[in-house]
Amino acid sequence: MAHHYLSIEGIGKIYQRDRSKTEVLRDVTLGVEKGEYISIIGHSGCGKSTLLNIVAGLTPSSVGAVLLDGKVVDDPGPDRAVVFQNHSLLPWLTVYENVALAVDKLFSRSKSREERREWTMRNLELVQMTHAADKRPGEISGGMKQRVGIARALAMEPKLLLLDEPFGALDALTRAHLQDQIMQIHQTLGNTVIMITHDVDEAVLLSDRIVMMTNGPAATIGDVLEVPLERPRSRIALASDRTYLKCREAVLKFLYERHRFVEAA
Ligand SMILES: Nc1ncnc2c1ncn2[C@@H]1O[C@H](COP(=O)(O)OP(=O)(O)OP(=O)(O)O)[C@@H](O)[C@H]1O
Repeated sequence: MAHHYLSIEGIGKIYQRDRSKTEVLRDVTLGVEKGEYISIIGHSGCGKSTLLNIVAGLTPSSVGAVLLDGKVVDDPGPDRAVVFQNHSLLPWLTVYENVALAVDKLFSRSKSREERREWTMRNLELVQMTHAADKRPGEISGGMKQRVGIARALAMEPKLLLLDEPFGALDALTRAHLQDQIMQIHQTLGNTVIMITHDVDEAVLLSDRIVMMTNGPAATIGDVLEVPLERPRSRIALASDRTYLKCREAVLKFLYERHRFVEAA
């Protein structure tokens, strides 16, 4: 078997309540290399979050295994940082303290107090949030909260960054700005990223590969599209790029022709 940085091997998930069973995922297999940016796209309810949560170790799979850097994933751990759509900052702490909390917890032995302070600020700088370090979540915008969530995840230096529709709740302009920032960060740090999105343009712009899920129940990977666009990428230049448009068309065809959404009766 080929070795990948992240191996998702034959994952299946059945949710069971009382006597009723729902098979959400069936035989999901994917290898991800270090530094790759992967998007997962598929219709609502097909099981994308379930898959991400299994990789995060937050939900157990029913069958199959996940291996990260040769180690079996069976519980949550700091090597996999998750950013959810609804920012999960602690409202009573400042922006700085929200990031510092994770940094102090993870690096209390390996970094001095001053190093931890610098590391916290460095990660806030990455998302351009140092100016609001002393503000509380209630005093900043949704996009800013999401940036702090991303800073907190990056500060953990995870092997894998898991993004569950991180820009889903934002307006189009804020969303574009954050996409550009995440591209820049990925370019600088070379993180391995798995991101769920509903946005075809976002998937093509950011990803090395796009994983397209079939409709549930028993959803699986229907196709994987390579995005052979050079980096750094510019959304303006790509708007008329033939390769970009071809990738976009391939994803749209998958979603709206081959796996059209069928509303459950
Ligand atoms: N804890 C649970 N118990 C039972 N069923 C669940 C549970 N969590 C999710 N499901 C079901 O599993 C299916 C997949 O849900 P999931 O949230 O993974 O899909 P999704 O593709 O991420 O959806 P969306 O794009 O709308 O966020 C849905 O039918 C959902 O109702």
